[in-house]
Amino acid sequence: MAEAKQLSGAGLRGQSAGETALCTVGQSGSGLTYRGYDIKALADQVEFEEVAYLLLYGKLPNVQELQDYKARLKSMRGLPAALKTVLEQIPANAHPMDVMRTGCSMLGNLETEADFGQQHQHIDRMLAVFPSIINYWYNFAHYGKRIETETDADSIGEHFLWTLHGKQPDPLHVKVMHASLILYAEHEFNASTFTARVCASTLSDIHSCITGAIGSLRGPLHGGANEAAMAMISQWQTPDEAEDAIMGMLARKDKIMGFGHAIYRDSDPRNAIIKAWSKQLSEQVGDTVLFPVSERVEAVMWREKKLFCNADFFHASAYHFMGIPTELFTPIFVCSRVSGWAAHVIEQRANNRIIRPSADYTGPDERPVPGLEDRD
Ligand SMILES: CCC(=O)SCCNC(=O)CCNC(=O)[C@H](O)C(C)(C)COP(=O)(O)OP(=O)(O)OC[C@H]1O[C@@H](n2cnc3c(N)ncnc32)[C@H](O)[C@@H]1OP(=O)(O)O
Ligand SMILES: O=C([O-])CC(=O)C(=O)O
Repeated sequence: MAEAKQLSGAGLRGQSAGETALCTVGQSGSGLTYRGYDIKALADQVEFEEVAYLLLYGKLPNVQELQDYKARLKSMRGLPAALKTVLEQIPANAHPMDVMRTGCSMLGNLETEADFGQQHQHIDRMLAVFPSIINYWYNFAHYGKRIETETDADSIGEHFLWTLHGKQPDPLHVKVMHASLILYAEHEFNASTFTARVCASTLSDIHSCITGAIGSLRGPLHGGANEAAMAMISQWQTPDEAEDAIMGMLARKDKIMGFGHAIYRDSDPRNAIIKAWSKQLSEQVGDTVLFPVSERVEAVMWREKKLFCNADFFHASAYHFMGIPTELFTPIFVCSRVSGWAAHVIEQRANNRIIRPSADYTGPDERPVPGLEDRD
């Protein structure tokens, strides 16, 4: 069994910043569990709504609970008129993660969390409405279409694809969305979740916690890596071309997006799962370029640097094969990770102390303030 990665140094690496009952990451080098359930079993056997319920309500739902939960989420997909108005003001060249951030924040103005007793209602609302927010804006900004966001879709993943493409999606794509949303749902004290917990620790409202988390997820070293990986692999027409380009990038010490991880040492357990779905989708669309290119990049990175694909890398091709525009990849991550973020906010609130670490000071010794005319 692989050992856990040796963690130390900058970026608070290896320092415990609190307790959680939600998730273990990399305890055996490459394991991942949500409330004790292995990620592979979850991705193989359940729907995303069951995982969201597990994270948020503490147990896997039974048949009745799942039915009720899905019905509740389905009833919460509509957008308030004032939110539509705001979304319609955002230009087509805005980054969709900025749209998510604004959409979440505006929702907090319209449906403010007045006290923490309402937290579950607001969290369920965000889970239900985030796909509506991004796809309402996307269709309006790019095609001038005001889409209907109250679809008959049975799940959040199906609702996302339906509102994006304006039609009931292929059942295979719905399955892939369940797996993808499950893989992205939760990951302990990663940067965006930690942002949410820091915000929660000040006793702020749930929309502020999630808005801040969206901002942290946006960066290419975190959730934005799936889009960056797509931009990279779509440049290459053959595996050989990809290999030459990767060798050049490594020689220049460029970062290869979708590779490496702050915690895992020799693999990310989510990679094999999303890679298998990407392969199946590649066969469905008759792809002969993107999947072979991706596999070659994976092989070269391992051969040259012992760096492995993280969850983002094969998400790029998988989403692409389902006709999802690249700039919507990270917003899908938001539609999933909001479940983990919110579960952490609930956990933080239940046993709170304001998060306020210290810093090692590296500035000048104490000194007098010079008068304005005495300064350089
Ligand atoms: C699924 C959601 C996620 O957020 S997963 C992460 C998504 N981000 C990416 O894919 C961006 C590319 N990867 C990276 O920037 C890093 O691997 C991240 C994920 C930030 C982890 O950083 P950190 O913990 O500092 O890495 P490390 O200590 O293991 O680095 C060891 C040495 O390897 C290098 N390295 C790491 N990743 C890459 C990479 N993708 N491409 C090229 N080189 C990489 C590091 O620079 C470091 O090198 P050195 O020892 O400083 O010379
Ligand atoms: O855990 C991390 O550092 C990054 C993350 O959110 C993930 O891999 O899902």
